[in-house]
Order: sequence, then structure tokens, then C-alpha cells
Amino acid sequence: MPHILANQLTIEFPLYHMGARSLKKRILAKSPLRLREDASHRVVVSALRDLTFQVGRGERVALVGGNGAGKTTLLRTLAGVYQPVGGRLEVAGLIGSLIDPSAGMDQESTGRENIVLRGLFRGLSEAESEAMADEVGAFSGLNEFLDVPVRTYSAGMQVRLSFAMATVMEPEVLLMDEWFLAGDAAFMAKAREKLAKLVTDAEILVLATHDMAVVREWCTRAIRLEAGRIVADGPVEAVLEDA
Ligand SMILES: Nc1ncnc2c1ncn2[C@@H]1O[C@H](COP(=O)(O)OP(=O)(O)OP(=O)(O)O)[C@@H](O)[C@H]1O
Repeated sequence: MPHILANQLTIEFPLYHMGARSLKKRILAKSPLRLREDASHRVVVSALRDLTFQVGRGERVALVGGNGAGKTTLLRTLAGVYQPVGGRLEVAGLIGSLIDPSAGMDQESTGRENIVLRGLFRGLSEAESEAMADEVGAFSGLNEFLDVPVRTYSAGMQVRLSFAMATVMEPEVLLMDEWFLAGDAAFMAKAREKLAKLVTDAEILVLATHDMAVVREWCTRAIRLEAGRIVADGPVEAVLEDA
């Protein structure tokens, strides 16, 4: 059954270009909460610290918190982009991620080829995948660009293609960053119904956003992060009122 289990999950990023001792000292003194020196004397940013939470079937979780709180890092970690340096993480279920516009796309392949590949990955036959590519390709409005390499796409086109690819996947665990809801207003107005279906069909939604109207509309639970830690976790209204 789809679920997420995080136990003392910790993510750190090493800052490689910090050889000068005086600079290192000054920086560490200024930000003792987020920056520390690790065993190899590197300065590291503590992006996520000791996160423990579980998400089960049917939950729609908003990740909220100020700039740099750790929302995107947590989404990327759930998607398998970053490896934890500490703790344990288990994400069970087919993951669909609308986090980084170009993630998971082969830049040299065409949009159609990328969509077909997702279909095959999901277990559809080649004919079914091709049919899916026609359907979601037409919907995405990429038109003739569907048959040119993705590396030539504009940012907006990549958003459209990510959405088409996620639709084909029918993910059980949907991970979404707010840029996706914010950009390309004309497309989103058209895509809203399909997006709502993607969200309701998914067993779990994790959405990072600054927009509290979006949290209230889409989510049942909110996790507030502050400087890489969980400071509140519960029903949406309780967490938002607490801010
Ligand atoms: N690749 C990276 N290398 C070094 N530090 C990073 C990296 N990615 C994130 N960080 C740091 O990790 C912390 C959390 O960043 P993150 O992008 O997850 O925050 P956020 O809550 O999504 O912020 P925002 O709302 O501004 O997008 C920040 O201190 C950031 O500087």
C-alpha cells in the first residue's frame, strides 16, 4: 500500500568552496543553526534535520514554511533525487513528480518519445503508449513541438510536457512544487480538471507551497518546516492558525 515513512531523516549539502579558515569561522559563527563543520572539516548546510513523520493512503499533505525552510529539499528527497545522510526514508508506491520542470526527461528525445517511455514504464503496451502520447500530447498544446527534441523547449513547454508525462504515469504518490500551479495561466485554466483528477486518483499528495488558498483547496494536512525542522504537523486549519 502506498505510504511514506520518514524517521529522523537528515539531509546536508556540503559547501565545497570554503577553504579559507577565517571565512569558514565567520560563516559558522553567523549561522550556527543551519551551518556546521562535518567530520571531514567541510562546512555543510543542514537542509533537513531529524524529520520524523508518516503519510498514509488518502492523505494530501501541504509542506509550508518560509524561504529556505526545506520544502523543495524534502520533495526532492521523497522523489529520490537526494540521498539522506542520516535517518531512514521509505516511499512505497509509483511516484509522479512535478518538482523540477525538466526532471526525468531525456533532453535529446522528443516530447512524444518521452511520453511513450513513461507509458511503457507504467506497463502499457507500445500501441497504448503511442495512443496516450497522441491524447496527452494534443491536450498539452505542444502541437508540432511534440516531435522535436526536448532540449529545444521553452520553460513553459517543459511544464506542459511534465504534466503530460505525469498524467500518463497515473502516480500513486504525487509530489508537486507550487511553480507548477503558478505558471502558464492559460494552460493551467485548461489543465485544471485533469490536474484535479491526477490529485484525486493519487493515493498520496505532497505539495510544497506558499499559497495558503492552495493549501486549503487541495490539502487535508499541513507540515510546517522552519530552518529544516518540523515545527507543526496536523490538520490544515490547525497548522495555518498556529503560524
Ligand atoms: N543544492 C544545494 N546546495 C546547497 N544548499 C542547498 C541546496 N539546495 C538547498 N540548499 C539549502 O537548503 C535549505 C533549504 O532549501 P529549500 O530550497 O529546500 O527551501 P524551500 O523551503 O523550498 O525554500 P523556498 O520557499 O525559498 O523555495 C536552504 O538553506 C538552502 O540554501
